Parts: sequence; structure tokens; C-alpha cells
Amino acid sequence: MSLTLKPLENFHSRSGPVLLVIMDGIGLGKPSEGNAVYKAKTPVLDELFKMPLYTELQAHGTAVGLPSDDDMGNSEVGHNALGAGRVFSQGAKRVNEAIADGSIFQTEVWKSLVRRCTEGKGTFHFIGLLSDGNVHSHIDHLIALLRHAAKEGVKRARIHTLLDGRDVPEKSALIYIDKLEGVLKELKAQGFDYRIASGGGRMVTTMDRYFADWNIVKRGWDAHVLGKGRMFSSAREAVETYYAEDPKITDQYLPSFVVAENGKPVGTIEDGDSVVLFNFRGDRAIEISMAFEYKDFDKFDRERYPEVMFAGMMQYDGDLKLPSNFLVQPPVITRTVSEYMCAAGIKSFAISETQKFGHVTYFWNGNRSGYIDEKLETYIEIPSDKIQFDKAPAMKANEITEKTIELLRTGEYKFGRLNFANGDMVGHTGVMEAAIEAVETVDRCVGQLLDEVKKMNGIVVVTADHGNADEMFTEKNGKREVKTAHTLNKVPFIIVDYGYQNEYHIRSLPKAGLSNVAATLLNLLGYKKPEDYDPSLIEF
Ligand SMILES: O=C(O)[C@@H](CO)OP(=O)(O)O
Ligand SMILES: [Mn+2]
Ligand SMILES: [Mn+2]
Repeated sequence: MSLTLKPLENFHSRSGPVLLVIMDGIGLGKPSEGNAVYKAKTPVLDELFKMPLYTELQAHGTAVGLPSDDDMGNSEVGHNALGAGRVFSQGAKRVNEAIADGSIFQTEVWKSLVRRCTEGKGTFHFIGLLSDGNVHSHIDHLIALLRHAAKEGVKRARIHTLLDGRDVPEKSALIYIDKLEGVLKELKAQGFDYRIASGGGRMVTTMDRYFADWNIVKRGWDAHVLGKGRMFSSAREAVETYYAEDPKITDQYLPSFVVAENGKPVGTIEDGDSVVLFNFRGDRAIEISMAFEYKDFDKFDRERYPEVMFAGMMQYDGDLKLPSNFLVQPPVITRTVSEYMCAAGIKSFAISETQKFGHVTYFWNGNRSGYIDEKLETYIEIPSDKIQFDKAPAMKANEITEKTIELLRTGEYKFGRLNFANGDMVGHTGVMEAAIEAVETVDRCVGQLLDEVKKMNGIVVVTADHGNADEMFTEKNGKREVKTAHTLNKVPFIIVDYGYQNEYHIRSLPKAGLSNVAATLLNLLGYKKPEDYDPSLIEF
């Protein structure tokens, strides 16, 4: 299909730019004590929510390509839908299907991984996030792989469990560990030697993203591969000990651990082994994949680089082709809105801080990390602090705002997109006061951007990729339970058009969602939507 855009007949875009503001994790929850978006003082958003060009979008479940409407939204599926203008079946769903129909076990990659452990002497290792959050992984996928490996005669397997507490309740690790241990016990009774060998909280072990902090990956490498870390007799003992030593600690921050017997780690990764990273989502899987895949690697000292076959649940980066071996084909996201914009010669920028930088570039562009056209695009990353963000809820929102204003003032760009991380990253800490401050910061920054674009006679589009700060705790039988995860709530969508003369209005779509935004942006830039894009949110 061609990438040529047709101009809209009766609409001329404004003389100023179109700026898309993605307020990560700022959804529309019920007005309640646990809703930081509601509790925050947000004069700017309050005005926006009353504007005529306002609507609400689905940002979770089937509307963004997830298996069911019980699945909360997340940044990957949200930004994929925003940037591609269509909904693709996402990793969670594709892996379910590949396991259900058995096709995953027919792949050459799976067969080779198994062969090394049946015909060869290898151990089969599984690394990944141990929960049913369904954002990065699902424990049921791991269990299916383990059972199948056993069925195919793999005698020895080791599991390296990253503990969640971010997509699931904040201290729920033992539920998943016990569930997994139950399966391992069953397999043991059948003569299989399958054990948990190492692990750690996901925010401090292995799952860094966008090169924010390689120490996190090193900690994982040390525990999973080298067997270096604090030793315990079981994963359960590790978690219980860490809980007892610091009653405030939550799963995502639990230090790394190694399971050992007689002072010796039970499952280091050695020459001849097979390794599967069972996370399906890419951002937090890329760095550890690099450590396994790249012969030349200088991000930290690996000490030992075992000869293993490494495979991802999916290929995590379509530009880097990383990793080269994977079990399930990722969604093939083609003809993203940026490709159309580049083909039309539209100059654009994308900006965020490290924690969300890849969201507006890599996820937005269909999980490709490179530029589409470097001559037309500018990508700006403001370095994020390396701290827990409840300690600094403003994060880099002010710096992003300042830099965006500078980019706008050059007059060079017809389109810009940015992500404010605050509502999400602070929302994930579960700290209410901090989340309120986060939302208030975003509100102020949106206000500054509106003032600027107004002077330029442009258009600002404000939305979010999914909820988070809109539900900081739930109440059950009068008891508050902290909620660090994303929500199932809708997100706001507002067009602030400083040249508006009633040329268009919001179209009423029965199930408007994030995938309707790309066509809308193209309309606002003066173009018709590509035929197979989901409908625009406005009609003329
Ligand atoms: O931090 C992350 O990895 C996810 C939650 O698991 O959040 P987001 O989808 O907003 O990036
Ligand atoms: Mn997000
Ligand atoms: Mn998040």
C-alpha cells in the first residue's frame, strides 16, 4: 500500500504546529479518595475536560489488542495503537494462541533449545517476570513451557524469577512463587529436576529499559548466570527474609537472590545450556537480551560469557533484529503514522525523559528503535533520575516542557509528540501524596505548552496511554489496599485548536479508542486518513 497521503478538501491546517501531549498513566477514574487525578489541583485539566472538543477513549483490553477486556492497558500496546492507527493482536494474545494451538512447540527455535538439553547435556533456563500481570509476561506461559519441556524429555531446568508487585498487588510474590513451586514439585515427582535458581525484584534486577541503568541488568546477570548474590535455600526464604528485614519493601524492589545448596548456587548458566526469556514485551527485555546475544559487549563486565542458545519469547526490536532467536512472531506493525508523515515531508519531533523515551519513539514506531527519516525527525531524550520517583514526583516534566517550547519556537516542526511520565511512574510507587504532586506537575506543564501553542496559532491534542494515578488504592471492607498497577479506566482526549471555526466536531464512535488518534492527527494536519486506518475522532 502506498504511503502517499491525500489532502482534505475543505480544511486547511493551521499556520502553527500540531502538538500531541501524552500524559502517561493519567486516566479517568471515579471521583474518590484513591484517585490522585481527581484529588490533585488541576486548573488546566479542569478547563480542558469542559471543552467541546472533548471525548473519552478506551485504552485497555481488546481495544488495544489484548486478549480480554479484563486486561489493563499499558504503554506498549497504548503507544503502538496511537502510532499505528490500527489495533494489532499483541504479544499477550499471540503467545496464548501459539501455546493453545501448539505452534510454539513446532518452531525450529524451540526444537533446537530442547535438543541441546536432551541430546546434549544442557540445562534449560527460563528467565522472566513471575506474575499474571500480562503486561510483560504471564506465569501460565512459563508453566506451559516447563510442562512441555518435560514432556519432550528435558530432565533439568532452572527458573530465574523476577518478582513483580507493579502489575499485580505490591506484595504478592509468594502467591506466584508457591504456584510455580507447586508445578515444580509435581514434575519432581515424575523424576524431573526443575528448580528456581535465582531472582530479584524487577525494578532492581534484570528489567531495566532504555539504557536507564545498566547496574540493574548486571545484578541480574550476576544472579542468573554467575550465581552471585545473597544466597538462600529457596525463593520463598529469600522473599520472607527481605520482607522481615524491611517491612516497607515491596516486590518490585526486592534485592536479587541466588538459591544455593551447601553454599553452591543450584543453577548457574553454563556452556551448552538453553535460555528462554519468557517476557513477551520488549522494552525491559532488550538489555538482558543484548548481554546474552552480543559477543562484544561493554556495558558491564560479564566475567564469563557462556556458550548458550538464547531465545526471546518474541523478537523485541524489529530494527536491531534482537534477539535473533525467538519463539513467537511479534505483531508486524507496518505503515505507522510517522511513516506517512515522513513520506509527506512533515518535519516532526518526539521528546520524553529516559523512562518514556522509547515509548514515543520505539513503541510509537511499531517496536523499531531507529529513525524513520533522520532528516525529518528529531528525537530528544532528557536523562531520567535514577531514583524511586515518589522522591521526586516532578521527574523531568519541566525540562521536557522547556525543551519542547524551544523546539516549537524554531518554527521548523509541523508535528511534535511528547510523553510526561509522572502520572505513571509515580503512580507505580503507590504513594498517594507523590502521585498528586505528579499530576499537578503535569497540569502546570500542559498549561505552559498551551500558552505557547496559542501564540503560534497551532493545535494541542491532549490524551493518555492508559490509567494509573487514577486509582492509587482500593478499599475493601473499609481497608485500604495500595494499588501500584495500571487501571482499566478510559483516558481523556481533547483537541485545543486555536484557529477553530467550527469546521469539524467530535464524531460519536461507539468504541472510540487510542487507535483512532492517528487518523485524527492526520486530519488536523490537513490530510485524509489512510484507508485502513481506524476512523478519525473528528468529522467535518
Ligand atoms: O513499568 C512498566 O514496565 C509498565 C508496567 O509493567 O508500565 P508502562 O506500560 O507504563 O511502561
Ligand atoms: Mn504508559
Ligand atoms: Mn506504567
